[in-house]
Amino acid sequence: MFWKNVQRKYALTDNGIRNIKKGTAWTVVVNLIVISGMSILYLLMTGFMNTLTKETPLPNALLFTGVTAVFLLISYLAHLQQYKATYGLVYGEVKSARIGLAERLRRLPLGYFGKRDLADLTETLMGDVNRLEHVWSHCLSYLYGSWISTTVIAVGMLIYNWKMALACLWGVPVAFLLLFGSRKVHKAQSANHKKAAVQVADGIQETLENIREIRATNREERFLEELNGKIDRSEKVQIKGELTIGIFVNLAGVIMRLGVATTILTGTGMILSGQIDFMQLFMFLLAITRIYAPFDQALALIAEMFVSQVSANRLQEVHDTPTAEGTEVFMPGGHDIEFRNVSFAYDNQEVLSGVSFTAREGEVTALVGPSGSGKSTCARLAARLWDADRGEILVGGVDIGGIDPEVLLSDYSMVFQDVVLFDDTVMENIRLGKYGATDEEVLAAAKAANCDEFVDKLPNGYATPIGENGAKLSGGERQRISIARALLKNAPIVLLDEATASLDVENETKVQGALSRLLMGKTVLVIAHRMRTVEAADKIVVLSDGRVAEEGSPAELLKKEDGLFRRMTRLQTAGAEWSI
Ligand SMILES: Nc1ncnc2c1ncn2[C@@H]1O[C@H](COP(=O)(O)OP(=O)(O)OP(=O)(O)O)[C@@H](O)[C@H]1O
Repeated sequence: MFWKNVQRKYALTDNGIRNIKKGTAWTVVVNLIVISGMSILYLLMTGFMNTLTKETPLPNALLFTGVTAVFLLISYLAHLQQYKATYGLVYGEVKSARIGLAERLRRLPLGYFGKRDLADLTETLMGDVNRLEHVWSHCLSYLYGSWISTTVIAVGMLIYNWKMALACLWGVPVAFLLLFGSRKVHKAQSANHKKAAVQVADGIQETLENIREIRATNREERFLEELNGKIDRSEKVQIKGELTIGIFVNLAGVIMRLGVATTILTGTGMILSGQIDFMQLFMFLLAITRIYAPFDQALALIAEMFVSQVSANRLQEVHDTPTAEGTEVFMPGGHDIEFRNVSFAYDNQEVLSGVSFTAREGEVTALVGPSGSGKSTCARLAARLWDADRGEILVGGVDIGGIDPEVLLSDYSMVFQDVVLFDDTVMENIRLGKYGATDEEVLAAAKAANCDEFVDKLPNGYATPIGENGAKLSGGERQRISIARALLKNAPIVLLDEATASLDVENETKVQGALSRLLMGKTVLVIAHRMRTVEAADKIVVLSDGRVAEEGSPAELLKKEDGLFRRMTRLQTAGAEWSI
């Protein structure tokens, strides 16, 4: 139960908590060995005292040297085991924590990422895990081990001489109580600091991402001022937090050390009243130096544990968020996509209400409607990137809400407006469409998507790296890579969100040719803003304010006198004439 709590509280893996237990056991062994070493010193001192006072022979030098050598060897071996069980194993734990987090993030529904921004998540993966690394390696085993060994030693001392034991040890619980009492202050300050640090990271990321817009609108100075303000605030909060911790840790250290004074006072009184002799006082003084040593360090560690609690909670929050689960068996009867009375809200704001329509296999179904009417949301729900709040979405008669997202997505090709590219070569970016595709397959898909035209001009052709998120490519070039990926994947369901919007007319015509080959016989859901794109669709679903307003073939909808589709087509045609 105790260890289960520790595991949860400090976001440890099963392996991690096993290592903490091992580290604790070795810390107990090390502390007991070190304190037993004091008895060698005590016996040596007693020998010398006897020589001085009772004229007995000097202690046997060879014997003491031998015993000391054996003690040092045992002590070295125990320290080595302790090191391995704490510092040595923690790197594996850090690796597992990061991989576990990344794996968890991969399986979380997209809605989660809308609530936590990228800088915040990066801080959890890097900063929070780093902070916990120190707690996992330096604090937990060390602290628990020291508590156990001190309890054992304290019991021995109490049995031996309870008055002297109390005089030695009273400071330890008082110092820890003081620190535990101040726990809330440290946690609150740590939470403030985390918030300020995330704001700084956010500010830097926003400035870098929007550098073009910032320059274009002459707002560089204002952005830098805001960023400086955030950095100053973060610094102030950090200094305040460290100062408070410093005050409490030092105060606790001073209280603990008052035990030396009370030991000397009580011991002197007891020597004078004949209850103990000088050597017994000497032994207690030796013992407290060894008892205080691990706790000196532990006081600083315990403060760090309180502060790290904020990081642990942030990690645990990611692990506690439910992932999009489902069965890995997906055997649909065809690939019709059917929306049945689907409703969906972002943060309690309903954007789809009772949407029902069917996109048939072998047909192109176009979703049209004013901006914000819910077209992209429908496409996301159709691929289970988000889960519907009410209603059902079926593919070939199977409710996709019960299918593992990864299995489901293997049946989808998607070309969205915001193309995601990786800092790799053109070749590898296209190969992402189909795991293990040969170079020939990749090149054929690239050619069909009209990539040759711009790739030929790159210094190393398809082997040219394209920079972070394809920074070295134009919007149209990025979109052609995305289309090539979809061609390569050749999945039975194709989702297109204005797939050719960034292409010029010449390229659009060429890519449309490739797209029509890709779309042949598939279930195609197209989101279109330009009516020209949907002229050739088999079916059009018109969305308005998150509801289906009209449905039918383009010809049918154009005939509707006061229909929304007819009005939108007219407006766009008029707009096109004006712009010419
Ligand atoms: N991640 C999100 N979080 C919160 N609200 C969102 C999110 N994405 C979209 N919305 C809101 O949901 C509504 C529907 O958005 P959606 O992108 O589906 O519309 P759309 O018809 O595709 O718009 P457009 O034609 O402008 O691309 C809009 O009001 C939008 O502001």
